[in-house]
Amino acid sequence: MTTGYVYHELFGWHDTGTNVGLLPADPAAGLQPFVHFENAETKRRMHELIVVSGLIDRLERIRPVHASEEQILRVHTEAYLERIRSESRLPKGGDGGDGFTPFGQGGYQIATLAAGGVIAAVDAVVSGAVDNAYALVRPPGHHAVADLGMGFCLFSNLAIAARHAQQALGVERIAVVDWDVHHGNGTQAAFEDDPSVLTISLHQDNVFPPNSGSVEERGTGAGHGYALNVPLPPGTGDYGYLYAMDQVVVPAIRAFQPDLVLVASGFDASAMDPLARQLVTSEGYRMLTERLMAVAEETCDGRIAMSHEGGYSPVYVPFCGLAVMEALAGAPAFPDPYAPIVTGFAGRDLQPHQQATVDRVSPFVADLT
Ligand SMILES: O=C(CCC1CCCC1)NO
Ligand SMILES: [Zn+2]
Repeated sequence: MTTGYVYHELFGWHDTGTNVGLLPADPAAGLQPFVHFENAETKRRMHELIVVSGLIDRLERIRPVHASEEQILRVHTEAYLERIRSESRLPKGGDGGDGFTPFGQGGYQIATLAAGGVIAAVDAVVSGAVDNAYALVRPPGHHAVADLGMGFCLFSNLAIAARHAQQALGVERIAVVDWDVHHGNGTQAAFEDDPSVLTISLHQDNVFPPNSGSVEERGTGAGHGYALNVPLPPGTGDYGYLYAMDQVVVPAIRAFQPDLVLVASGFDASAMDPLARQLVTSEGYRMLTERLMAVAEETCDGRIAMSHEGGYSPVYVPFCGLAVMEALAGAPAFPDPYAPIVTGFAGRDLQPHQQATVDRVSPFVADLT
């Protein structure tokens, strides 16, 4: 198995400041300055574990290039692109627009490199240079919509790469799986009315964005039925996610018969994440990846490209990310030293209320053609 890998040191220079990701420092309110939740550490530590574990020697390194304006404008508006580019020229940078998504001077260039990194991964997979690929990019993208950056996301990296695959590479049908713990609203919106792209989001129910990602959100117009949402209850662990994968994701991909599978790969559903309350372990992420690889092999010669999204535990994201990369590369598992801790959290098994949520969505698979 040949696995492509995108990472660039510049992703670590995306400056999200010290407003703790959500709340600016405010002594009167008792708010102390601290590093933003979406900071370089988790991604840099994941990269370093990939190197130190030796997995790097089994990967094909792919160089990211900056996404062009034309590529970005397939998803975003001209006005939005121009605003980000102009704020990026300011000494203190700017914000995607929701006040939670700061960037420093030069942030536009880093964000175009992130989108370009996912494009490079897709190019390598579609050309057959590699069987599958992982783009460890920053800033993330799955919340960004056409004219607004939000939820730490500036450009919709994966959606931009999907449109590139269709319009530049001739790929027709694309299945997107989003296992970041937050709803992939931006990716869903980009393809809302388009039946050529199936979007499937597994997320913790209503954690972010607010009132987003309900079971009833299924796409609009010609795209109705081509968006699936599984809003899992808090406390869902490995086998709840696996049940969603087996009952919804795999059957939907099998019915949709894509030419390419893309994954919005966040690790904030992990048992040690500060921004959500799920219980997925590194072993859970490995199993999810293996299931996806099997149905991708069955439908589109195993073509999978993954785009890094959220994940905020500096100690556990590295081991979750390594497990996914090992599965993609068919490499042996590097032991997860946190396994005794996280499996001790209980809640790993499928629970009836989690099963009930998934069972509300699985009938929608029959509507896919
Ligand atoms: O990881 C993320 C960012 C979520 C935060 C954005 C503001 C509050 C929660 N999205 O996938
Ligand atoms: Zn997230």
